[in-house]
Amino acid sequence: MRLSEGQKAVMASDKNLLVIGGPGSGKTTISILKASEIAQREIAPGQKILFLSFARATVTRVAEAIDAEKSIPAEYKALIEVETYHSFFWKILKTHGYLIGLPRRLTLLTPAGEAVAMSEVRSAFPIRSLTEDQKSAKRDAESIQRTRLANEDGKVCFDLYAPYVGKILEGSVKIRALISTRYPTIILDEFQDTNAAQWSVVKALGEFSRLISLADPEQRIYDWIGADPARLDQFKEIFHPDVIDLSTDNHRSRGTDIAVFGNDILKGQFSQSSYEGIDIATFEAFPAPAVTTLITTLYAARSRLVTAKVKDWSIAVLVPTKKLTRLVSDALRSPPAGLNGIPHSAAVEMEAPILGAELIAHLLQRQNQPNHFSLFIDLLCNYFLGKGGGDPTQTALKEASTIRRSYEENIQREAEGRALRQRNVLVNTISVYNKIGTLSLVGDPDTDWKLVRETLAEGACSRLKEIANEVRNVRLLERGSQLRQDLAQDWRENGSYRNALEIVRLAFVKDHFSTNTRPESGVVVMNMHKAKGKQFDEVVIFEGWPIYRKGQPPFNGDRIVRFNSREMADSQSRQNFRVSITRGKRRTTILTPKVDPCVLLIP
Ligand SMILES: Nc1ncnc2c1ncn2[C@@H]1O[C@H](COP(=O)(O)OP(=O)(O)OP(=O)(O)O)[C@@H](O)[C@H]1O
Repeated sequence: MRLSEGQKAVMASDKNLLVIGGPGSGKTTISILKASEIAQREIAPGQKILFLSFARATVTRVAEAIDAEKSIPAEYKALIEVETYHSFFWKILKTHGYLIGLPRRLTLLTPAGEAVAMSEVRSAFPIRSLTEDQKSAKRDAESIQRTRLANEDGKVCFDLYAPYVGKILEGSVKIRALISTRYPTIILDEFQDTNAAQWSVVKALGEFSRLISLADPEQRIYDWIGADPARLDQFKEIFHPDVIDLSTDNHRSRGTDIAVFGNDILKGQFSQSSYEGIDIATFEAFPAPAVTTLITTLYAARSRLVTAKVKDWSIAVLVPTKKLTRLVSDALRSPPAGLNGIPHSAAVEMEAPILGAELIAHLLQRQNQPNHFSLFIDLLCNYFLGKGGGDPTQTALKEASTIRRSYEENIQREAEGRALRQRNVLVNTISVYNKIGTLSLVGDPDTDWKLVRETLAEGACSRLKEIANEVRNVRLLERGSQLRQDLAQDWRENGSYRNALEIVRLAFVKDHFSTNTRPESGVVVMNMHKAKGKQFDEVVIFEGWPIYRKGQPPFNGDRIVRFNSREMADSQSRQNFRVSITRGKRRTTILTPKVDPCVLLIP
């Protein structure tokens, strides 16, 4: 690899660094080369270089990049530790949390667990159209609940990691020094998106460690959760770094105009009449034709990559909302008549699949275990309380309380020796539960899991059917996975799955922090925000379309710009769109409705 002038300047600096550059300008790459150079020259036994990133996906990509960098000897590669902020913070909390009054034993609250734990507080507020007062009261109530969970139960949710770690570091120069002794150089990826709490931590770490920040001010897409345009200046003011700008370089999609087009979207002015590597196509604004256009676009992309013999090719379908992620994933699985389905993975929200998987795990356990049925009801309620994540719907919360009430009524009637009510809402649920009790499991986790899932899917209970469907999105049980091995071992030791629920819960926690997820290949569907820091051979951006209802103005949901309105076409939406466009290495295709094309595409 021939380094650019800017990259050479990075290698030459021995101060704090602020490396600025557009998409694909080589920030991540040069930071790794820099890290290995530091590892070769400056590092003492026991020390490592820490690379901190927001998302696991980036961690995977960086780990791959390190691996691919043939010029770095293996022993130095091992000295670069790549972690997410979450996993790094969690380690500090576990060992030093007691210093700020947290219980000695801490457990982490995953987003699914948090959704369940917060649902009661959230259910006290309306779901939509909150007044400003209600919004602030809701935030306060959530914050009190989070603090209570942490301080009393030792269950810490992600939002508290950065503030608590900040508090620990600010309160103890000893710990600051300890961490810096271990990590004398710390690389901060996507620095433009650091929020206030993370910035406090960075300031504390920078007291004794050398900091290398990588940033693209125009890839700042997290303003809504606290990223601040002033952050880069604050960094310069405190750390007086060498500032190196790689901005004109583009290594990712060299030979195309993808980066140029991304920049033009940012400016709102098109400098060319066509762009190499950018296709814009329209579709008819109805579900079947829209999805058909998407699928045929994907066939074409796939055959281009296969013909070009690209190894481990990847195509990303990027969409503006979670809802559209689902819709697209379902459509690729069962496309309109005549089309072949497209194997893919989808980055759907994981709360529902995880809570559903917990329920299946519990159903793998023998029903003669103590409290088996009551725990089944708890898990079923948890599913409805937590499936909406941070935005539970009133329907789901009501469902949970209906289940709970019916269950209690049943217990009451049983205690009084009365028969269960014929029309009790749990009748079908109980019949499927009983059916599961009659299944013969064989000890092969994959077979048994599928058997339980299919029994739920085919049974008469619509709630359990829904769960069976959700759980399809869980990929922990893949061949050779740790979870499969652990379940198999449980069976070998006990002749049944005695601890399946616990094993599955642990697997999700581990999975959340694991950094050795495989690189994404094949077709993947995800929300545009999730694509940050990633790259794919081809990208297809697909948005929603106006929906017409009699007597109402067209409803324009799921658009790249909210409601596709010119007023909403602000710098955040431009930056977000540019990040998505520039994920493509060879080609980016944009699919937009013919009747009302994306406003950002109109000069
Ligand atoms: N000097 C170089 N010569 C050739 N290829 C390079 C060079 N520097 C980086 N690359 C390649 O270009 C691609 C993009 O680089 P990299 O991921 O480091 O960019 P980035 O600035 O971190 O991008 P983004 O901000 O969009 O995440 C990678 O595939 C990398 O291997």
